[in-house]
Amino acid sequence: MTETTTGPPATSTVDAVIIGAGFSGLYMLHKLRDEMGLHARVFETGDGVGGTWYWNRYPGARSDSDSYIYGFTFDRDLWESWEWSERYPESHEIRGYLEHVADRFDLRRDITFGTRVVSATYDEDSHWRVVTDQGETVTATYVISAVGALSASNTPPFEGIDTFAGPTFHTGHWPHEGVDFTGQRVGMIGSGASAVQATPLIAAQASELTVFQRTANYIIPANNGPVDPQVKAERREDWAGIRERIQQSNFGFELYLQEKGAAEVSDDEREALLEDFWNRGGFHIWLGSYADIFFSTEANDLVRRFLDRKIRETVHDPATADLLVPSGYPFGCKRNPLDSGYFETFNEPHVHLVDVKTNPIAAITGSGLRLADGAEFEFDALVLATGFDAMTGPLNRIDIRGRGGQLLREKWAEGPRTYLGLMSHDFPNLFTITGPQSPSVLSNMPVSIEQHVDLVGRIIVDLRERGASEIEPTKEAEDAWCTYNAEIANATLFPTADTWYMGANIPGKPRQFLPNLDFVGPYRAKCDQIAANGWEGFAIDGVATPAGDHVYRWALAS
Ligand SMILES: Cc1cc2nc3c(=O)[nH]c(=O)nc-3n(C[C@H](O)[C@H](O)[C@H](O)COP(=O)(O)OP(=O)(O)OC[C@H]3O[C@@H](n4cnc5c(N)ncnc54)[C@H](O)[C@@H]3O)c2cc1C
Repeated sequence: MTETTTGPPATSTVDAVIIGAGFSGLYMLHKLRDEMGLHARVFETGDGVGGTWYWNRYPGARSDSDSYIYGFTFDRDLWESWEWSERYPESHEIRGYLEHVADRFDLRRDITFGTRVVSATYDEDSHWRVVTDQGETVTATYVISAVGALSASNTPPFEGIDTFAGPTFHTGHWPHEGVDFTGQRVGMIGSGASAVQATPLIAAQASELTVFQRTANYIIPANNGPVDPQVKAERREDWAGIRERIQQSNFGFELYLQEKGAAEVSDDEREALLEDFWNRGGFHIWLGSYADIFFSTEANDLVRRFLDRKIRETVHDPATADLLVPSGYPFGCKRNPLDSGYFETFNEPHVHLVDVKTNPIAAITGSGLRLADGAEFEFDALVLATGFDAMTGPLNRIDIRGRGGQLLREKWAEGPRTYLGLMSHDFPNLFTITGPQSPSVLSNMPVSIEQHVDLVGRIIVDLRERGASEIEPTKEAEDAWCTYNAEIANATLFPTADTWYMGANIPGKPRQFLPNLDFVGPYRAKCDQIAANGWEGFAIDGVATPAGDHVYRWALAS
């Protein structure tokens, strides 16, 4: 659907510019405009609302978060006004939900679609100058990045990438009219969460599907389907309880790690729990089983063995199963895809798996691709399921200049530097919703988004009540937050895996664990205390409040 926009003036002044119209941008606009009475404008590259769900329309694209918690909880009437059709909503249904949100709060009138923000420059008079690719300049007191953590799609720099004669589709930029692969030979590069969702459906149409896999994944059944009407009704009633529980939880789900570790229970007990969780589907094994899998290789191996066995029980060809069984990294330290028949698809005679870790892709050719050993593959269509330049990518693609003309991406050349993942020193009044070094992608994201939007709202209310012009983190607080984030990540197994959490999927990207590991509930409590103590770690109009030790204390360690 193409949204209509009214023609904007070439230059204007507003209180706030918001970049992006997904979950984050929509709620931020509602908060600033409808709850706080500010003049805010949103710029969005796409032609409609939805963010992730505007762009990701590949076959099988859906949330891996359960539908009842994959939405806003800030408004009970909104909660009750929407009914999801399945356990996990498909992309078009989430897009429909966000269109419903935009309609309900009349948000579109302040969103300019089809417009990319190309630069945001801080002028020393406490204002930002925001320039779009349509030639418009807007001056704003606050700039709020709602650009998403997974919105900068990654196309690896394969030699010959532009030479393929057939159509090439990136899962993150799927054509709105859909693609019919009937009777076609399809090559798909990548085997992460998007590929896992798309493979069974593309295989159902294609005459041949060849998946080129660099890294095998631990994949757990989604167990999708309709939700019992009784359960739905109970959830509808339990708005306050669910909201409270997911806000206080570790990951924004109603999932809770077991009291005992995998290595502390008997084999029978562990086997029974894992089998139960496997059958329930979803993130139970990842985010609701044993905490020690994130710290101990021995404990992790106990769960890995269970998952390895499941793959071998499902995949008939032992050589293919060997390739599909992950090795070399711990379970849980890479985004856990959920599947609906992914492994089973490789039992079909027209579906092939090719390992490109040991024999990498040398070049894309006019008719397909060539591997390092010279093997050639021919296709009619090529699918790039090659993921995203996560977390820092969307911000680094904008020329964001803070004090003294400093470019944010230059400041972040060795990795992001933030305080709370929300602000960066020398970039006053610039807020990054679900930014790097916040829990963000390690959570059910609408919960983290609501928390950040509410926090930004509180900060701005407070600034205005004080008659203050600007806020930024102190350098000391930022340095300490960066050190703290690295330390807690290094206490876990996460850094041992080559993942997009570590920036490892992008050549040249600094290797640094990008999200924060405080987890949703403790991070929220920390932010609340920082606010209650007069914005510890921030300077307001140059007056700093030092951050107490509690800011750098890890709840998980206690
Ligand atoms: C395939 C996929 C599956 C996912 N599944 C889950 C899941 O199961 N659970 C979960 O919690 N999360 C999931 N996510 C993460 C998902 O991104 C978030 O849940 C949520 O949609 C993020 O909302 P957002 O508004 O912060 O960002 P986005 O939805 O990414 O929206 C950002 C918007 O900003 C726009 N933008 C970026 N840069 C600019 C610019 N310079 N100028 C103008 N506009 C710009 C983009 O066009 C985009 O529309 C998934 C992500 C993907 C890609």
